[in-house]
Amino acid sequence: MLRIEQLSLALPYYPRFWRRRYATHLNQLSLSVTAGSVHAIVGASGAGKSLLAHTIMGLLPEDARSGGRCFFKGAALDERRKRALRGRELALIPQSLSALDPLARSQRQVGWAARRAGLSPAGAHQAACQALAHYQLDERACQAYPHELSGGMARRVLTAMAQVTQASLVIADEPTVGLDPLQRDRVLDALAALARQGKAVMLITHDLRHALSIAEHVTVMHEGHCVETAAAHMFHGTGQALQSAYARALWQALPDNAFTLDSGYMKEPYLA
Ligand SMILES: Nc1ncnc2c1ncn2[C@@H]1O[C@H](COP(=O)(O)OP(=O)(O)OP(=O)(O)O)[C@@H](O)[C@H]1O
Repeated sequence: MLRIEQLSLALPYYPRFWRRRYATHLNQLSLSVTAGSVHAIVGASGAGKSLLAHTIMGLLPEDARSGGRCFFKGAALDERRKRALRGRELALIPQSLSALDPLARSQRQVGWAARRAGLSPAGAHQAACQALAHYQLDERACQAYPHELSGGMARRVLTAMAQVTQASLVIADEPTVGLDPLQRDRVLDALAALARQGKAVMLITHDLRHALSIAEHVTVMHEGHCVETAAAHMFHGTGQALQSAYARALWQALPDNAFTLDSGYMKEPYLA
């Protein structure tokens, strides 16, 4: 469904206000997300996970410099096609809650997402009500403005917006942050259900445990590099099946893994 080849990205920064330099944030990254599966992207804060999502969606600043190639459903995914497919075939559950329109009630925003996906006004209203109910948002939350919602409620509204788009590729950027365990499981179940319906789901998360609970494949990122892509079943035992020391370290760092970390692991040349 989605194939990324040798993706690189550099963004400008200004060491002096008149001087522009570029910093590389994604480096020769390749991965594929197949229809009917969940592909997780894990890595530390600042690894470039959200930038990867924004690159796929075509949401980069105009002065960004990117390289490499992206294919969606077999055809090249250039900036023009990204714009045309965004909100229809490509959906993003953004990490930032500020993606919600501060002047629109929850139900209206989810309805807009459904309308953009091509539903009739009545169909969009029905789809919005169903999606919001699915995430246990009651009438008060449906009629609330973003500033009247808790962080977890706002995140569920964003998830409902992605759900009503009927997109073939859903990218969920930290969709479970700020959710209680029940709501978190509900969101993860909903993403797994989207995959069962044949959609390609990219789950971006800090939490390897959440990733492994629903993903078939996991890509581990570190400082803009793809360190390793492994099938979820490779994360077992001591992690001996994993190729990179960094992926092994993430696995071994899970609290209920009874491993003591080898203090030397971070010094290994895991990016080689
Ligand atoms: N618009 C931007 N302009 C310049 N640099 C940016 C921009 N957005 C992100 N960055 C930088 O790119 C790097 C990767 O950021 P990104 O948000 O993709 O990380 P992340 O892996 O998603 O982290 P987190 O898990 O904390 O969300 C960071 O160093 C960040 O400062």
